[in-house]
Amino acid sequence: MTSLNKVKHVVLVLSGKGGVGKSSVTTQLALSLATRGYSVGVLDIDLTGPNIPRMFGIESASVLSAPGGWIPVPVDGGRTLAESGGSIRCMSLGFLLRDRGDSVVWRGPKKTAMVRQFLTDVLWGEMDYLLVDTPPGTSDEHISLAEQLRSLTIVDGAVIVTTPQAVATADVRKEVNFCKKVGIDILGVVENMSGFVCPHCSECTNVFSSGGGKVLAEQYEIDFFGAVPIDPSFVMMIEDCNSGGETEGAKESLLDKYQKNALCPIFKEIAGKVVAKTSPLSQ
Ligand SMILES: Nc1ncnc2c1ncn2[C@@H]1O[C@H](COP(=O)(O)OP(=O)(O)OP(=O)(O)O)[C@@H](O)[C@H]1O
Ligand code: SF4
Repeated sequence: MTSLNKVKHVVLVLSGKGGVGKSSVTTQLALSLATRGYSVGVLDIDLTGPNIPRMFGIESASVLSAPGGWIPVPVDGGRTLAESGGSIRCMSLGFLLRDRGDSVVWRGPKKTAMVRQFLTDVLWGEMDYLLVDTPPGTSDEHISLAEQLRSLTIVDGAVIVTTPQAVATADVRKEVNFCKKVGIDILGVVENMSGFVCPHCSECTNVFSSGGGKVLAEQYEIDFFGAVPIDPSFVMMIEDCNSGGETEGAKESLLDKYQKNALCPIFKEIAGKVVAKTSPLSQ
């Protein structure tokens, strides 16, 4: 019996290299699944840069301990979306670091032990989806992580995040091979930072060549989940959430705010594809 026993679906979010927007994609996938009525957990095991608390505006939250393990931190103070009934809870090393500016430079065994503790000692309870934000790359550490996770639960599959520039490199190929090697299905590919949404007129301009993610998905016979443009209003929304609730906007819940964001409809579709791939009968 592990703390993951009552979690219906486990989805990994992977990227071949850092900074492609893996944490942003994890965050928006969680928000979109919650707006569809699912209870969602986000496990941030990117120990070198645990961004998830900031993404959800819960950086100053403390993790409480109970006899069986850690209690994940609720987003929006545990408020569920009135209409959908969805909710989000998070666990990240970021909550446990005293100085949030610290980058964690732990070596092999200590890192492995921490990841294992994160996988076994968090009291998720009943949950529809657990999204796991992994460190970027495909090192031995990742193989060990995938093996640990698979020994504890059934992993539905992985969402691979890339950018228009990265699709031209070997990064995504490495990620596809990694999934094959560790026996994790690829649910689909998301091409992030594909174009730029003008903050003035909301027009989307393709700054780099577009369509690479789709071509790549066809080449590897994997599903293309969608192209997500760079939207400065998404970054502003996150900053607003972390501003301590002083501005008028910060009083609104993150879930409510996100529903007004230009990226929300794109991620609702992506979330729909994840749901279809993980529970085809529910569609
Ligand atoms: N589509 C987008 N529109 C606007 N900003 C974005 C988008 N995607 C990512 N960002 C921003 O780019 C920065 C890097 O994104 P993020 O932290 O999600 O990347 P990552 O791949 O998880 O990075 P790391 O490798 O450090 O874990 C963040 O400030 C994030 O808010
Ligand atoms: S997209 Fe339109 S509003 Fe935005 S910068 Fe270009 S011309 Fe100006």
